[in-house]
Amino acid sequence: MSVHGSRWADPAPLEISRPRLPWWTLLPRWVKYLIAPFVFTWLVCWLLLQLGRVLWRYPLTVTVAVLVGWLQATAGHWVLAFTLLAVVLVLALWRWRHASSFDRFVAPQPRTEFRRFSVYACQWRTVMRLSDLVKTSRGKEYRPKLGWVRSEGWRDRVRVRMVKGQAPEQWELRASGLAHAFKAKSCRVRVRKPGRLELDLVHRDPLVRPVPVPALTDDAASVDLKRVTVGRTETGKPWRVRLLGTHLLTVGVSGAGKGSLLWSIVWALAPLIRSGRVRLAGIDPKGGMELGQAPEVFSRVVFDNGPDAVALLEEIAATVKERATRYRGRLRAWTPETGDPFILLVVDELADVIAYQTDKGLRERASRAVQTITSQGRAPGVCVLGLLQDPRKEVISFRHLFSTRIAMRLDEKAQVDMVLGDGVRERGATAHEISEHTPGVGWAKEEGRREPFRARAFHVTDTDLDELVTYVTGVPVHRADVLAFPTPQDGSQSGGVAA
Ligand SMILES: Nc1ncnc2c1ncn2[C@@H]1O[C@H](COP(=O)(O)OP(=O)(O)OP(=O)(O)O)[C@@H](O)[C@H]1O
Repeated sequence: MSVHGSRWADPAPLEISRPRLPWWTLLPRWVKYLIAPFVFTWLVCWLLLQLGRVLWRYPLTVTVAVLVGWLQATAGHWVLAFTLLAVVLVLALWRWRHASSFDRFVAPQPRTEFRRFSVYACQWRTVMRLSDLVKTSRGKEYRPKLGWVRSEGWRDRVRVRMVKGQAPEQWELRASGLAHAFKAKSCRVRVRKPGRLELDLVHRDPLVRPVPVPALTDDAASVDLKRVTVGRTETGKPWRVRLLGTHLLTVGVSGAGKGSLLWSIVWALAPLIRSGRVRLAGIDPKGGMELGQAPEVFSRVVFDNGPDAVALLEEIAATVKERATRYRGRLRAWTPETGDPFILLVVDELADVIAYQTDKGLRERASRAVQTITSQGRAPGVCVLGLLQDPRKEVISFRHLFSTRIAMRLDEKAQVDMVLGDGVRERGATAHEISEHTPGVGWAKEEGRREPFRARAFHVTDTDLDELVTYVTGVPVHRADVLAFPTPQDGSQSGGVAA
């Protein structure tokens, strides 16, 4: 268009976008009337579902809120105040008089509901976005769903439904960030079923206190070689290891508490050792520093890594072969009914026998014998318990022959993978982070079980070992008393004279 011959230009073009109305407002009125009942029903169902979800997730909060409202409405605020005071007093008394049952029956539910709301529900969206665990497609955000939560005091178990297309490994990579975001010490990722995970957000270590050994039992029938109790897991359950049909490798730095696992096993087997149904053989290249504490419970024990140790290994390897020949066609595996004792071979500092031995001939013979026993000994009733400090391949190339592996405190991350297998550290088995103040704590990985677990072996003291020897041999043990160094009578500072 032109005004007085010139072209007209709009001085201020409208730059706002047209308001977008929801599509249903454009429907004809009669269609709206037609679909209104369906929309209303859907809305009611949705509201009921939301209400159900709140009830399901916060049953205690909802119940208390309803009761408080009802009391207030029917009996007035004085009755309400007195009732609340009475409930608080009863609970406080319960907590004071019987903390363990209070912690078991009362505390978990309110704690769970409080933490679910204040820690997880409130921050879930933000944490998921900042941790890169949401996905966006065609402008729509797909977020992992927060499911069931259970707060157990020392850890929170949080179930998660992953976004489609996500893998547990993505969560494992972000575990440390999630732990920090939710103010936990560590976060472990477990796969529950396809698409579903469970996060363990750990706040404190339930294994800080040593676990005392249980009383020795006279009932040999109660000892099951498939479930020998050697300590407690972090969930408070007994730590049971399988000896029949498996071999155990325990790796840890010096002072990690490997000895406590060894003695916990011997302690649990004591009734069978006494009755002769289990026979212990031991090799301790440290000159008896470990097995020399109770040599009486072993039927054969060698305190070096020389020819005697190799001869013992070869003898047991020959027994394995002989039993296998004898059982062939008759039995698939050892049972007590065979009349043969179950043999537990304990090798402390396994590396000294199969790797650090300077005599090449002895080293190779020892290594061959141990490999024979570990590869063929399961069925004929022979189990090897190997204790080791260095898990490198150059030291032990046949780690895979030990189907139960326990990583106690280790120096390096890489060693965790060497002991427990690839990927187990990412699932939370951080053996390199075990505190030096908790000897006896370790991560165990059993064959056929995807998830590792953390546990602490019993603390077997010198007095317990004396009791063990007395129990097995029937002869009371008297350790030499350690006398205090005599103090000078005249109060002089000069050194004493050796007696
Ligand atoms: N389960 C346990 N609970 C409490 N204390 C423990 C436990 N196990 C071991 N300890 C303590 O830790 C210290 C080291 O334990 P231990 O000698 O068994 O370690 P280790 O791994 O066998 O070391 P090394 O390889 O040098 O023999 C000991 O003083 C012991 O009393």
